[in-house]
Amino acid sequence: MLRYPGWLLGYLWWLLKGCYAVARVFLVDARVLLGVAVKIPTVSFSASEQNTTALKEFDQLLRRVFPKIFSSSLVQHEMVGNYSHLLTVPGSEPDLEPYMLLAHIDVVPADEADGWDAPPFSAQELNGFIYGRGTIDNKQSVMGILQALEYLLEQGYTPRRSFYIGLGHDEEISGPQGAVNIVKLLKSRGVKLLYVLDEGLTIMDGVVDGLIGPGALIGVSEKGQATVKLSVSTPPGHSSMPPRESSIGILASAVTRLEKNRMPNLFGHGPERATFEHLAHKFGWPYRMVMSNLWLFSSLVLEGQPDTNAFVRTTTAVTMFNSGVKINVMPAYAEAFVNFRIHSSQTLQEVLKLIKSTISDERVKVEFVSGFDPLPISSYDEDTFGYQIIKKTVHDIFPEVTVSPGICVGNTDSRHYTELSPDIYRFAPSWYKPGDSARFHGVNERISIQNYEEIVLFYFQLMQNSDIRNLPGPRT
Ligand SMILES: CCCCCCCC/C=C\CCCCCCCC(=O)N[C@@H](Cc1ccccc1)C(=O)O
Ligand SMILES: [Zn+2]
Ligand SMILES: [Zn+2]
Repeated sequence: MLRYPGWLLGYLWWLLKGCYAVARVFLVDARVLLGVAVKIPTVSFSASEQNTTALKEFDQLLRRVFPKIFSSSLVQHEMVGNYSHLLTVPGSEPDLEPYMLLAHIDVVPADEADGWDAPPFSAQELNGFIYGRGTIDNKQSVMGILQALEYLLEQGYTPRRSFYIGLGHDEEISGPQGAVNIVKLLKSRGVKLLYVLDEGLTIMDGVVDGLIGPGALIGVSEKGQATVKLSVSTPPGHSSMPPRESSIGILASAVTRLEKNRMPNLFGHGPERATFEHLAHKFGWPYRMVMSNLWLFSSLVLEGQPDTNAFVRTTTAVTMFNSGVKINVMPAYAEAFVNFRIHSSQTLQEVLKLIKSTISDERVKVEFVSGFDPLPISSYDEDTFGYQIIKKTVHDIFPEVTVSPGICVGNTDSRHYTELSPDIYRFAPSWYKPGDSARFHGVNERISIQNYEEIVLFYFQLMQNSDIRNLPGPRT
């Protein structure tokens, strides 16, 4: 029998393990990783109802598929608020101000019966797309960021600039345990961040009439919110002798007034003006003429579609309506909840005042439920490190894309980070094409396999691009 010296066997074993690790990271199909993440139903139903079993399973998954990250002596890993993750990657040049990448693990509920082409937690592949809840909101970023870091660690990379990765577990219920506690922890350590990048806007392709070619919108702010409860109380009674107006009818008229009298079109008063100034040269005739007079034509071009309309005004969404107990009993009580997303140029107080004056019916009780002002506008000029590095990275990976600032129409965990950094951006390089607006929190949420690979590359490049000390100076 052949006998090999122990050291040779040891060496061969070490080599085999090394090759396996490299192959596992570099050759493993990126889509498999996203797929396994999507299959875990990390659903946030409400503040009191989260799928904690799935959140624990997700934690185990991350440790299993990213062994370099979780075994590295460089990377510090902490669980925050039980299920959120904070990773600290110290740079070799501690005088460089750190940056932070954010994403979230939780997803909104999904029901196959609503009309999905594939079960929402199956990660089934159809025509080059992975279908499933979380594929664009926001497991593509969770897995993309970690896969990029795993690649870099595999290559023996040590960043020059320190960075943090925050993965929230309750963003879909506004981040009370995850983002809020990560921020508290970082504040207690005296951390200040050069920039923060979270989910948000995307690469728009074909969604704005007349815009030639794709445009990456980097969210430099996000809208505020106001949720109000409207209620009407009337005496109950027999439905055979009804009063002229029921509580339901009075309430229905009030919500109809809110829907019919939309909040004003404020195009030009917020950062959406800069969006179109940056994109103006990409509009073809006759839109170019329209673009140069956008203040006049914004209603024509932008108000027609729900996604572009959300850019120009405070939006009004009646989201809940409850009343009635029996078909022959006049309802004593009716209530509705209305959710407003506040345009950058308005305040919460102004919107609350407008709501009351629009309803203008003393029988309708208007109660403030929750809300906050629009977020501050982060800088997007030539000297702003974060914005310019994100922009450069978009160009590195997507050379054909025009980059412009935008307003994020939804809210993100990053809104809790304002005390840590003035420069907060909301962007993930997912492609957003006609029809895709209905996939966010809707049916048939999906991502193309190619896009997921682009996302991994984007974060891989961003981590390296962020390592420069200063932006290159102006050309002379
Ligand atoms: C040229 C104009 C084009 C405009 C296009 C607009 C395109 C929109 C593209 C992407 C959609 C953005 C989604 C942003 C992420 C939103 C994440 C989210 O859903 N957050 C929740 C958070 C929340 C807040 C408060 C209570 C509960 C949850 C949300 O906003 O509802
Ligand atoms: Zn999200
Ligand atoms: Zn969401």
